[in-house]
Amino acid sequence: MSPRAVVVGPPGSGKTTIGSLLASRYEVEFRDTDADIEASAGASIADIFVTDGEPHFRSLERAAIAAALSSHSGVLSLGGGSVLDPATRALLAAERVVFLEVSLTDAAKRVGLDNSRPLLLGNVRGRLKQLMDARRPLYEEVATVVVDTSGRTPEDIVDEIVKALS
Ligand SMILES: Nc1ncnc2c1ncn2[C@@H]1O[C@H](COP(=O)(O)OP(=O)(O)O)[C@@H](O)[C@H]1O
Ligand SMILES: O=C(O)C1=C[C@@H](OP(=O)(O)O)[C@@H](O)[C@H](O)C1
Ligand SMILES: [Mg+2]
Repeated sequence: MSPRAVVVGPPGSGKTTIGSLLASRYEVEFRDTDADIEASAGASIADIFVTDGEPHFRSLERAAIAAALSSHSGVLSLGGGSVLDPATRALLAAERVVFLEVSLTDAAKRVGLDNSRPLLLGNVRGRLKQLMDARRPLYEEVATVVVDTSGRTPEDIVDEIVKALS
């Protein structure tokens, strides 16, 4: 079993929001691996980072993605750092992957003062730029379609994804 679509991109690109709307449009179930990780760990992502550190989070993330790819047939949104793992990128090579692009300005506005993303704490714009620059080639490597979300409404973005995947 494979998801109908897998959504990747940097924090603030709208993976969780757009993935959920896309699932409603297709009338399929939505899953987000960050929510899966929080449910099975019984702790928030922020707490997992503080208590166990990023390497532990990444290993939970790798396992959550592998499990979801083999069991979920709806739309699946991943966390922004999921593409850092080579084994995950290898699994994604067989999937329909939507890369949501976003400008630094829009991403920074969208994540705002939300402190649930531990990697962005302290200097949101600077950390986002660093992550986006380093990960861009990895998102591009796994993408089947690339959709720019900057300055666009979620509905408009979902329309483009549906067209691109049809
Ligand atoms: N196209 C968009 N335009 C404006 N705001 C958006 C858009 N997509 C998402 N958002 C908002 O940006 C914030 C982050 O979105 P989210 O879906 O959590 O991103 P991600 O999962 O990629 O980090 C949320 O508050 C969401 O409502
Ligand atoms: O970019 C990252 O490394 C992360 C992004 C987050 O997900 P979103 O991209 O949905 O915010 C979450 O998985 C965790 O805080 C780490
Ligand atoms: Mg998300």
